[in-house]
Amino acid sequence: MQVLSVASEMFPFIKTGGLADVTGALPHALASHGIFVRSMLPCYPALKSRLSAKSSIAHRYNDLFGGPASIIEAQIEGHHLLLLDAPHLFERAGGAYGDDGGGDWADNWARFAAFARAAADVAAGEIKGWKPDVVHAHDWQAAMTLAYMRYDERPAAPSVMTVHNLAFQGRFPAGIFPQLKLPPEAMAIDGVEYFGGVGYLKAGLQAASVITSVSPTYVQEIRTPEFGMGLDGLLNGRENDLFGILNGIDTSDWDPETDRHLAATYSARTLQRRAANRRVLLDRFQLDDDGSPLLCVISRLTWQKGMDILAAEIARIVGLGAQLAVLGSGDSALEGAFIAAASRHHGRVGVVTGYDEALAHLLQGGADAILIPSRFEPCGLTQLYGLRYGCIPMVSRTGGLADTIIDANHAALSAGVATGFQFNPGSGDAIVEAVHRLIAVHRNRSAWTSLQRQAMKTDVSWNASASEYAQLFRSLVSSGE
Ligand SMILES: Nc1ncnc2c1ncn2[C@@H]1O[C@H](COP(=O)(O)OP(=O)(O)O[C@H]2O[C@H](CO)[C@@H](O)[C@H](O)[C@H]2O)[C@@H](O)[C@H]1O
Repeated sequence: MQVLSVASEMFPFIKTGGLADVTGALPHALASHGIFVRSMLPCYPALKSRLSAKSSIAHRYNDLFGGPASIIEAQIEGHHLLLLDAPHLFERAGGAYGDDGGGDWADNWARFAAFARAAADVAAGEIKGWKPDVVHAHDWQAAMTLAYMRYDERPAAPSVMTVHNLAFQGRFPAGIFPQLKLPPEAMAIDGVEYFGGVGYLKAGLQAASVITSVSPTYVQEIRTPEFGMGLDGLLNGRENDLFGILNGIDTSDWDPETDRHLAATYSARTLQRRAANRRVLLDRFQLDDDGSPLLCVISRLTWQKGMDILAAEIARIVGLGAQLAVLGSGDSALEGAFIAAASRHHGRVGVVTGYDEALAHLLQGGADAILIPSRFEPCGLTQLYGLRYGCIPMVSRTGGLADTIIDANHAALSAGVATGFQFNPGSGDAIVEAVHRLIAVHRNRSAWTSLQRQAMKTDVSWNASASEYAQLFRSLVSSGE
């Protein structure tokens, strides 16, 4: 079976968050289920510089949203890529979605409509010798692919719309509609219209054969007004087509036994070797070397991730005797709050702002625990990396965090099944209480080591979930959706 994956980011080529980890890992995981994936991405400068003589132009446009463009076929690092090369839209300095200052590009509506238009052309068979059986679109940046397919005269393949985060919806003013070159009837409540404007994710959710999101609990949550972000009505209307498939992780890239970013590799049997990684961290984050429990954060510093709640509790956490190492970037006010806390609590709190993949690995390999106090979390990947590295996840009980961590309450600890700590989302007191519980277990070396070993036993691979995607794809093809 042939699948076209459409997404705006993909590890190791371009990554701003968890979406890239998933789109980068899923193709290999699906290969063992007999599913061959081609991944369509915008040809950002980071990708263009990696094209070799072997890449070839598969399709050309004289004018795609204001300039010439082409679809390039390339194989890089074992991935089969289809790259939309549209220099007027994607060849610019800055990030995938905006300039270096963090502002979104004003023409994002055109960039991702063009990308979707081209993906829909691939879906319709415009590339010689290849036509997908299923189209798999990820998040709002790819969602319009399914709208273009829906309003196309050419027959459409069945499609899956995966929501990695319902908070990002791609909403634009109604004035862009004529430039999308969709038929007039598409500007309707069951089409692309959304609260008087155009909604890209909404359009994809409406057009998809089936909808998935990245954990069973989040799929239930987004059907409520509290988490549905205005789309709960639509999602409830499609309840029979809505599935929760938990994310896995790439267990070869994230493997404490072979990780090249670690000062010392280790396994569940050689946990004492983590001490070497911890020493590097203490040095890097300028923390005292006194054996205190070392908590880390690897996150976008945003409201979703509960970082404002955490920032307000730092004095109490430090007061309990823990240390905190924060790696993150995001809201400048939150960055400032963590930097200020580091200078107030010298030797107890350290902060590195920015994005650093290698340091993220080192934190998982050397810190005692990873703190994830999200207000909502579709799946979450850092707790899965934490499980694999024996870096105990401390998570709020929401979305995929609730689905993947077994709380170290008394019963779970004595039964030997606990893998982390859960607490109620949205509460500073709840975070502090969880740190308190963690410190009590951390003091008992054998209980702590058992907790780490149990965490490391959890199957966080893609095995089970890739099989669920494979079944879903096959069911769509066999039902002729
Ligand atoms: N400063 C930094 N330096 C280095 N690495 C950093 C970093 N900040 C974050 N990261 C990395 O970025 C990824 C973030 O993963 P999350 O699961 O938190 O995803 P995110 O919220 O971006 O995406 C959404 O999509 C994913 C995928 O479906 C869902 O798991 C999630 O719940 C949803 O919100 C991890 O690989 C993490 O290590």
